[in-house]
Amino acid sequence: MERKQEGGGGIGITETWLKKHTLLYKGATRHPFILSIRDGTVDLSSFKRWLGQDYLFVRNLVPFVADVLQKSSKDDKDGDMEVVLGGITSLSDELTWFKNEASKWDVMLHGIAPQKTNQDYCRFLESLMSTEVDYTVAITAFWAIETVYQKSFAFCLEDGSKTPAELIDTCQRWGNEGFGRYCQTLQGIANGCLEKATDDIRSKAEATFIRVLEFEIEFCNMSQGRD
Ligand SMILES: Cc1ncc(CN)c(N)n1
Repeated sequence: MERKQEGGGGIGITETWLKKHTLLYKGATRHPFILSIRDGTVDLSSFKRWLGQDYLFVRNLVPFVADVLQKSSKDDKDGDMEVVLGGITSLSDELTWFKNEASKWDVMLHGIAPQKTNQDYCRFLESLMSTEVDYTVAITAFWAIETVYQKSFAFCLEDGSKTPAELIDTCQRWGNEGFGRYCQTLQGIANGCLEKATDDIRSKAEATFIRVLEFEIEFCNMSQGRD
């Protein structure tokens, strides 16, 4: 899934947003739920709640990414479509992983009801599937969604982390280098689109980026039973 970094090689718009909204970004990628995995104090009932709810979330993420794919096919310049298609394959693997992991942890995936935060996040994804929503906004959201997980779980694998052995596989799922490169590719695509976008689309994309960060924080709160 290698692809050239877009945006002229300088600092892209998404990088400026990551700085501008650093508190929110840290709130999502250094959430107490993630920190508890990293320091080995994670409450297993929180982890199991997260596992079941995230499985449901990813099932809803697939149609959203299929819509991003559809949008990219109308606006394809540099092979974005192949990258997004690879993203759908990665989500398919993610769903298989959730099923295996759930049986390992005795979590019954059938019959789990989505909690309110999860429902709200999925409704937000649905709203981004409208034909009114520009490809630039949708691909920015997709980049942000994947990147929060990549940065969060990579942090749990860094030197000095005390992530329990039985959670290493979970962290590697999103924290591995290949997934990191894939997120950078998405970021390059988002930057390229944002550079060419009108001010109106750019500010809609920024608002969407902020909303994704807020939802990711709320999702972790929910996993800890704090919703
Ligand atoms: C809530 C959430 N955000 C992102 C991802 C990574 N696909 C996920 N599985 N769940």
